[in-house]
Amino acid sequence: LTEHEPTRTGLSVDALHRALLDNLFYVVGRFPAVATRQDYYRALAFTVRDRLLHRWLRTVQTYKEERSRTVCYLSAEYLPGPQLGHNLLALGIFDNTREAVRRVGLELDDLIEEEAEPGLGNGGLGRLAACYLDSLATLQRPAIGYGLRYEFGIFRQRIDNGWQVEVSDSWLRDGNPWELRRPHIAFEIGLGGHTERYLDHHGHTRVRWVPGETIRGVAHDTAIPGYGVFNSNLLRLWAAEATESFDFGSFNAGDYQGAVRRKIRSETISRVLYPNDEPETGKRLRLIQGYLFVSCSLQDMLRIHLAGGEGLDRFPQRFVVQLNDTHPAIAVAELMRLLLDKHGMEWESAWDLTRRTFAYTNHTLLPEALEKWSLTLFEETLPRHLEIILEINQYFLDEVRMRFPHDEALTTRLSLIDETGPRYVRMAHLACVGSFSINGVARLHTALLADTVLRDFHTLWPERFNNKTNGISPRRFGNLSNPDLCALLSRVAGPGWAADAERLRLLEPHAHRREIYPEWRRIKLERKRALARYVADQTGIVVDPESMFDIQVKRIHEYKRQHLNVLHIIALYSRIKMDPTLDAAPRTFVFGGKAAPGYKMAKLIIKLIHSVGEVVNRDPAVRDRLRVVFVPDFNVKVAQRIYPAADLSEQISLAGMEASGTGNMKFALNGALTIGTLDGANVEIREEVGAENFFLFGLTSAEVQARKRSGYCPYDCYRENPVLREAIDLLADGLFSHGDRALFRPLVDHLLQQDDYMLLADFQSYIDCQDRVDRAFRDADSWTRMSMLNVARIGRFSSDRVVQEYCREIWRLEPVTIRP
Ligand SMILES: CCc1ccc([C@H](C)CC(=O)N[C@@H]2O[C@H](CO)[C@@H](O)[C@H](O)[C@H]2O)cc1
Repeated sequence: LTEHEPTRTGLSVDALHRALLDNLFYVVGRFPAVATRQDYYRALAFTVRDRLLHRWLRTVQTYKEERSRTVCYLSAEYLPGPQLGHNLLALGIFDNTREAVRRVGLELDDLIEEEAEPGLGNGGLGRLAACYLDSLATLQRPAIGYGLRYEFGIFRQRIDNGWQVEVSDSWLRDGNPWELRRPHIAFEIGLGGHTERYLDHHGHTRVRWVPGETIRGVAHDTAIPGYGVFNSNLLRLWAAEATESFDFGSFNAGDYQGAVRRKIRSETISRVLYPNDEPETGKRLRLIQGYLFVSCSLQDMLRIHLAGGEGLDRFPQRFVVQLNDTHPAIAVAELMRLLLDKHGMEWESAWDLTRRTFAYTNHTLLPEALEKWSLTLFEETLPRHLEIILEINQYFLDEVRMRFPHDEALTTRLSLIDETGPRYVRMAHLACVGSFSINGVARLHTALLADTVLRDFHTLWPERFNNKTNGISPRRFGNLSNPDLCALLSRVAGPGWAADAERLRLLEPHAHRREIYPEWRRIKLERKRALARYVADQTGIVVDPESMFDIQVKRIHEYKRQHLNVLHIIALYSRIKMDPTLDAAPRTFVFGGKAAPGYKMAKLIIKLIHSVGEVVNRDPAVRDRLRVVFVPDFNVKVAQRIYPAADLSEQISLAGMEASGTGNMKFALNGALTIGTLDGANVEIREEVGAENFFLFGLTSAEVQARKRSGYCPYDCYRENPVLREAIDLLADGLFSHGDRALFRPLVDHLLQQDDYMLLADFQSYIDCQDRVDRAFRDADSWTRMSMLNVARIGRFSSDRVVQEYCREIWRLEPVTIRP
């Protein structure tokens, strides 16, 4: 311990070792003889947090002094993943910490395993938000991530006899060492009640909202350190608390429940994440959840802005707010309310200010996924906001009529209010009207947005539409997930690639020289062995690391077509049974992903995967040639084990359905080859890595539209294709359900009668493509070359690239260097 090295921020092995033991004793209150791994994990977490706090406070101070322009990312979901490893990487103290932990007789990897990850999201949207916060800090851009601190995150998935069982995710049970509760940063929000007009001291008619009840939102802050820079940004999550946590009146009256009823009611608001990644209308609690974090966030921004002594008119210069899908879209009406009712601003200037503040990202084309709230629910929950929305709509439709007179149909389609049946507020429309920028998350998706669900807004404001193709954090899905591969990449492309992924191109020449092949393959095999151990541990199924690992991990949804993957497995299984001499590379099919609890067909698909696996895995005829496994509880932590171990990445959604996908990028960064349709970001990945290094199949989105328009009859495919027919019949006959023909009937009937996601239409093209994959895999050198070329050319899909685009084209955000 060098005399000048401060104990709480020293980064040397000695300093970290000293701090670890100090925190074990003084913070965790344990001594080595009795301390558990969890105790040491928490002691280490506090040790690392001390080192983060230094950077964090220096950053906040600098941004405050320089009144730095700041982007506020409003997202109902965040999937940051486990924090310990990520923070060690950002601080550059991974090796020193590994040494310090060894000194207390433990392994760093085992302590990293102890962390319960914050599962505050469902899937792609939540993880993307986390990748973007990582890149914003790494690119030294001032940013605040705002969201909700759910007490229970996405459910833990247990599999019981092939069926998904949801288990509550009490991630906060042992406390969360990475967050700081900020009791002094808290705001009250109103709910229900009524509005009343009054004359203000200038004789202007003003509106006062008299809420029926008030709730408090309290800030919980987590540091988001940049990689290789001193900047550390902020993730501020709001938790709902009662304004008055104990009602003595009821207590004295003997109504003990009553005394805490309001406390319980209030806290229920941020109790749990909605586990659906497709909206289900009408859940009042979900509307209140969105309003709570949006109102607290906007009040917090106004507090920071006014504390800087600047006038409200300069608010859009200081803050730009990104709406992560429609979940925070109420922000448009809430900012208007705050400016009008709290700050006495005139409508025009309030509206002008509002429209210069917000930008909106759309993440899904599924019409049923566009959130809408009934007017009655709005009236009873947020009466003042409904008034403001109706007023916004009036001004808006006047503008539309001005520009497109005699086109009442257009006006009706554009209206914020859906008048077709019971009246609804269209949240996507509110987001579009209130934003200066509207973007999709992949080139095809943005084009389809402008062409379909947001066509009329594109007609109105083409200049607002722009594309921002998604990206992923090379730190989380490269360095943290696959350190051996990244060591090779740093050797070949220089260590800077993790902060400048385009440097991966330096790998290209090596892809054409065989020297590096054995090491490349050894690293992949090592990750496959590690995953095989994890699979055996979790499922009891033994898989062969030498076989091709063919992996599909993502939320279970019919448009993602996990059941098309299963149809291929059934067809391959039956081919090998018919012809045991069939020359096919041994394959291990790995699945993972959660189904929304109320989504029956998705849950049946999970059962199907297990049922087919049961038969295939115990059939001696295919014993060492086919394996089917389902890895339970797919989350960021499990994902870090799976992406590095993949040979083949399954991105097989029906073209036009997957907005972008980000798993596709994570697989490619880890050297997997993709079998996929021309959907979402697959299109751009194929362009970057080269068509010859991508296994393409299936209808294009235009062909899908044409086929649907001309009347798609799935039964024709069944009748005309014997291989398909046999696969479907085996399923229908109960081969995979102990003869029970009823179990999978709903799935079989849907495929033969509707097949909304055109599995039968794409089946032949898919299995033909899988044959090409099989042949390619058996030429190890060409497969390795293609694998290396995928990594060398995937740099564009770093979240640093897309965040730089957002900063340049939407947020107009410059870097701010923080001096230690
Ligand atoms: C209201 C319930 C709900 C919750 C989440 C969502 C998300 C929009 C669903 C989602 O995660 N979409 C995914 O977003 C990713 C990041 O942009 C894309 O890569 C995926 O293609 C898209 O499905 C919709 C509705």
